[in-house]
Amino acid sequence: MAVATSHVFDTEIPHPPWRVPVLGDVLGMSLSAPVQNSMEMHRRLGPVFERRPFRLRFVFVCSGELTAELSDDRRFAKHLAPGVEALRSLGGDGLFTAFNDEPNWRRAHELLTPAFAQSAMRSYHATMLDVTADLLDHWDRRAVADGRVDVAADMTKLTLETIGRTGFSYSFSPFERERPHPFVEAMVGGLAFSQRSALRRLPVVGRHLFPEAKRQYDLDRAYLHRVVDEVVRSRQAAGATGHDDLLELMLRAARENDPNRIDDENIRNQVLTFLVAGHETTSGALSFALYYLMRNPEVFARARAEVDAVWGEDTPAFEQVAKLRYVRRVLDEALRLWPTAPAYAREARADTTLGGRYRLRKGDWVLVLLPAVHRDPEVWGPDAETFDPDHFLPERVRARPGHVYKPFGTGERACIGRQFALHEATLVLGSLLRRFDFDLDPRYRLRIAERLTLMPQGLCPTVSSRAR
Ligand code: HEM
Repeated sequence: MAVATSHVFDTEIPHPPWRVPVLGDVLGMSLSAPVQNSMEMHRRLGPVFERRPFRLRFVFVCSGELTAELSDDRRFAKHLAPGVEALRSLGGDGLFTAFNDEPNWRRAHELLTPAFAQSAMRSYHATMLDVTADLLDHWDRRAVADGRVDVAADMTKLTLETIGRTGFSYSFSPFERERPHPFVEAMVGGLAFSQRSALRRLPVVGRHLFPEAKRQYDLDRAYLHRVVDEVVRSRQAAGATGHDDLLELMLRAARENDPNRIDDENIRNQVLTFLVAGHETTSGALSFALYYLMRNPEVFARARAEVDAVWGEDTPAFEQVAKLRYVRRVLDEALRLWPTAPAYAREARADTTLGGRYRLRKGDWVLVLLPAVHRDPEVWGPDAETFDPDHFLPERVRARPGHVYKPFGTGERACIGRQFALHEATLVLGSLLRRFDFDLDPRYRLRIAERLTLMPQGLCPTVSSRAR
């Protein structure tokens, strides 16, 4: 069983003190906040530690130095951690959940990479502007009502709509709804269930755990597949449509017998993958960035001054987005403290020793716990826990060792949507800074919801039109 196999290491690794027979380290584990709970464990146990719920075994790596070593693609490769592997029942051999040796990964990677190159972002810019305008209109309306906005919910609406429209020319009409689109609810349910489902892989008892949640998950999954199949079918029926989106790229490759063409089932897997991978993480990044902007008035003022200087009153052109260097540093810093895809797994390609100390056999794997790695004082210094966009000043970036900042993963299997996310998020942050003043209750304390991704919870400031 892949989960438990990590016999990892002959070396003794620290583990929580309350290990008991059968249950292992279950006591003290959190199902609802495993990342924050593991960060707490890291503070007690150090840069490498293990947790063994029942017979499963997770080894966590929390240091910059070991993360850099794990980034060597000649020695290590992506491993599908249990929570990600569970997502295969949604995304199958789509890019995110494909095993390294599945042929469809290489084909889809070759086919889709050009659509995510920096140059391709130009073709998405107009749609991103349109969706951002929808958000601004929505917040304008909120501002003249009671002003209260739910940041995470609205950022999620925005990012899902952006990937829906740029990827598949499909609109969820998010800002016209009171409740989330059923597609969103099904997706969120699926993600939350996957996070728990590592435990369902336990021998004998596993598949009997969470029966209600499993039933709901099966319903959600069937619904998600139905919606995607409908989108694809209606496009196929229309033939060559002149659409210039990811779906068209995949369908055209099939029509034209491209060597990297992918079949209908894989197209469905990719569509679902992009809808899921392409929105939660960006939405979280935007939400954390807004939280830190609201909490740091000087940073806010500096970011806003940059937007005014670079954009003025105009609709930003494509090239003007990347010119918001300080806003980008705000995002980089938010993703440092709270990387919204908070962990990824690496497996040894052959027997090897990590950090000159931990012996791994071929196939053994470890989890890189990013919020801990990104706060390693050896790398970030004594103010590692402090939000400061100047951590990303070019000279400070140059002075740091490579491969210690990994919010988008690493190597061949790193995030294909990185440029997409950064262009979108910078554009949206710039637009919000220019248009609104924010008032966040000083009593608000950052709380973080976990469902494979991280998201601020209950972040509901009041927005008003910017005072001039
Ligand atoms: C701030 C936003 C984002 C963050 C933090 C993020 C993070 C990540 C990370 C850490 C991985 C590697 C996971 C692993 O090694 O297991 C990944 C992979 C991936 N991401 Fe993102 N992502 C973001 C936005 C996006 C967007 C906007 C898209 C699509 C439009 C996207 C699509 C993907 C895909 C398809 C993969 C799998 C790539 C492969 O294995 O070939 N992501 N992402």
